[in-house]
Amino acid sequence: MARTLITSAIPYINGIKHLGNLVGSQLPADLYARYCRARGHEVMFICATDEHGTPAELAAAKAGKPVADYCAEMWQVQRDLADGFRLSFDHFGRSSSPQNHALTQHFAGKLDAAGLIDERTSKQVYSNADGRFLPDRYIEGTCPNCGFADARGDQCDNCTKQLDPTDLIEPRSVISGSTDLEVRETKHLFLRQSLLKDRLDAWIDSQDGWPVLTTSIAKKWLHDGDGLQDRGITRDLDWGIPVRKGDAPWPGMEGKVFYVWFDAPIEYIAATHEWADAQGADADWQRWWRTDKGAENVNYVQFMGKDNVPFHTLSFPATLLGSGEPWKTVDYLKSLNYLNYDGGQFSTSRGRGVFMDQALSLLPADYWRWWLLSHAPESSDTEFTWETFQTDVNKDLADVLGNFVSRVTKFCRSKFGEEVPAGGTWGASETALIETLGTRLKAYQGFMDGIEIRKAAAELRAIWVAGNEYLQDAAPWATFKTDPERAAAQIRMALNLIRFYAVLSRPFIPDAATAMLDGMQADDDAWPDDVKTALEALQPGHVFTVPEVLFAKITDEQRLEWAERFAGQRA
Ligand SMILES: Nc1ncnc2c1ncn2[C@@H]1O[C@H](COP(=O)(O)OP(=O)(O)OP(=O)(O)O)[C@@H](O)[C@H]1O
Ligand SMILES: [Zn+2]
Repeated sequence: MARTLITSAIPYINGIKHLGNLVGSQLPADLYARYCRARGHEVMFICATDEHGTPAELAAAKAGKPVADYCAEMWQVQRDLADGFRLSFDHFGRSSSPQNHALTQHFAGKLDAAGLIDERTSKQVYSNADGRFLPDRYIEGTCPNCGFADARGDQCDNCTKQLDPTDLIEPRSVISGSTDLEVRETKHLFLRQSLLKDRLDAWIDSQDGWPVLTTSIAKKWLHDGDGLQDRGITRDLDWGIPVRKGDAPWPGMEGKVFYVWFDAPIEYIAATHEWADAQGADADWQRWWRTDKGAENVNYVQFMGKDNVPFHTLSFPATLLGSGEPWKTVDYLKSLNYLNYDGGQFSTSRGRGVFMDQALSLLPADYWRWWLLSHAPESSDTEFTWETFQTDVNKDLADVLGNFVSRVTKFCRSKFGEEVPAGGTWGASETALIETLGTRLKAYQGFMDGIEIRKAAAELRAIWVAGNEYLQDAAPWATFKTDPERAAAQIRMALNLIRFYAVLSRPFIPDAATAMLDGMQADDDAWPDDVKTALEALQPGHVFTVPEVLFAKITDEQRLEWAERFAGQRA
């Protein structure tokens, strides 16, 4: 059996994610996971929250909560929203888990033993009042460039100039407001990525058919300017994974934690470990991750937005390869461009766009899933507008798919009752339909196998349309008047198409697919090998019920109201 490991970029903990985040990582990963399961693969689908670092500390402080409590609460919020969108993770972990602590410390120890870690001294701002070093974002002051009073230590939000904390006029601590700051020396660990440059370059060259977006970003970081740079992997923070060498202390690094970028991707592995621990004794996480323990035949696919590509093509592989241990590395890295919102960017910090909780309060998950996936920003950035959302959802889901299901089941109920009618035989038009669907099914599978999401959605839509056209030509409501047997054969085909559509559409619109299968009372939801056989699954006499309306149309009033409501910032 094929074994597929799928990871989605792990969402940062400091707030509810927007539709851009969703379509940039978790949603396409879920589509692929559902498809692979439907094709009979053994799947491990992993996601988690990314919990460490300064922004989490700041968000917790703003919420007036201890950071550990804040993260636990936000994990639950994100978990519930993931359920709401039907994201079918096998495990949704937390980067703050004990498993990730242990693994991150383990990797640091191995990298150190391999000579890939350097200790370097640098200067950083220390706050006497707070008794701690302050990361750049914890320092504010007046911008030397434009005079803006609340410029941050890393950048002025007013004139966008990149700054160093020492550039600020009258710098103060964000925590206490204290101006009693001084520059002190501090020691940090660096991962010597530059030593791994050629190995990483060769590793990337050995990959087959990766998206151009993925390889071009990786190559740029490898070769532009002075080439791949070493990277700091530790911070002077309280919240994070304490710096240790495996399970031994790291002399001189007391009180420091690993930098969030270092421990976040390791959480993919740790989350699988969390999964195994939650399953009980028989579950084995190593057969997914260690090529000496069963992972050599695993196909590992990652999903992420473009800004995460450098970490996943360079830094995380540097950790895995540099450890000298046989860890599984990614086989296919699916990167996505950005989804923009109505003429600008989605932004968590500015509350711009539609967020996951808000979306679900407007419409069920399938509407969003279909629109987002069928417009996935694959070859370029794309834009969400309420007009296209309304038009496409109404056309594809309500007019084509929903209408088909409703017409066929209601017509059958009124003329033949709620069972698949007997009588009549299929003729030339059915043969032609089966042939068309056979060709389209192959294309659909090809695009899904290749994770070409928009093309797969277009093919699925074409499969729905083919059924509609068949029904339109067959016109059983007219045939019935002169040749009821022929109409019975046509309706038998159409009812079987509903089951067939449900199976094929499930990765995109799982709730509607379940409603269709339930309506058809179909036990057989196996992926079709052969179209003709699949369209004979529901035999004469098989009982069904007419499903509720699958998709209501979005009205102009709704569209206008929503566009207006989401025009500003989130309160
Ligand atoms: N507008 C967008 N369109 C598509 N993907 C996005 C977009 N913004 C972020 N992503 C992706 O979403 C995933 C989760 O991102 P994360 O939680 O780290 O938020 P982020 O990148 O800080 O986004 P933001 O700055 O909007 O909060 C990442 O893979 C990231 O690349
Ligand atoms: Zn400025």
